[in-house]
Amino acid sequence: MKKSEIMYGLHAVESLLKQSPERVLELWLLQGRDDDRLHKVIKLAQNFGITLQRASRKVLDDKAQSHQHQGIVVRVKPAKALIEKDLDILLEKTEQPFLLILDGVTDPHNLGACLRNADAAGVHGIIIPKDNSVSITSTVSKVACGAAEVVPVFQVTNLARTMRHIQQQGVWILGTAGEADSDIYHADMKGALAIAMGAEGKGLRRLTREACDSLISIPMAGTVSSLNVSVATGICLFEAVRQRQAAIE
Ligand SMILES: C[S@@+](CC[C@H](N)C(=O)[O-])C[C@H]1O[C@@H](n2cnc3c(N)ncnc32)[C@H](O)[C@@H]1O
Repeated sequence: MKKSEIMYGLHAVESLLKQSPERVLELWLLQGRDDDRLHKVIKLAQNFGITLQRASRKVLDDKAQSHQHQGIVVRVKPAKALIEKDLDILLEKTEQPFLLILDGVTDPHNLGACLRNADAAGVHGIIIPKDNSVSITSTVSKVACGAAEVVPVFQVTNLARTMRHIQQQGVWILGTAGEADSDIYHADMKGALAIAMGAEGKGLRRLTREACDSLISIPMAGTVSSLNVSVATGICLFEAVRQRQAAIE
């Protein structure tokens, strides 16, 4: 495990400072940048006694390995990785778990966008395979706009086995695939639920697909055969939110 990693971007750093300020080792701000959005973050950092260092754009670009840092870069202790036993704890304490399974998403922008959607939809946790998947990199955190610091991401060794395990705990798993006969508007998404999304190129792997209780599709009216995985995730999650809210009203 790395001793430290880099994160950047206003939302991501603000969320980090709110959730886990103890992880911050160093914080650099762009020389000359001084506005309200940055002030909020500066105040938070100062409240936790974090020393602020000013640096040139070139230094920040180099540290972030990106131009997308919005004038703020931090070096942090890596977050504790969440694994199968942490998922068990979540299931024990959550009455109607609402989970997202991402079967091997490899593009950090897609994972970041899925995290952002998951946070907005009130998902309790995301399950990803340890291998064949991008992990929470600085790009993922930046794109997730703060969601990577709040939505628990469980990295599991054997995804199909974990799916069977959560099914035994009463979680119904809906896999998503464009060719499924049933569509999201006719699926029951209330109760303990996990929605499984496939990877960018190949979709759900065979074993993941077989481990699902049922497969559902998003109806496609046009000529393209599939949606981007993060867009499809947002659509499925918010249909579930709609049904779950209707059930309690
Ligand atoms: C880019 S698609 C993968 C396309 C892949 N060629 C396939 O055949 O599944 C990535 C993921 O987004 C979701 N997705 C995209 N379009 C969908 C649709 N129309 N219905 C259901 N899920 C969809 C699925 O989870 C899919 O595995």
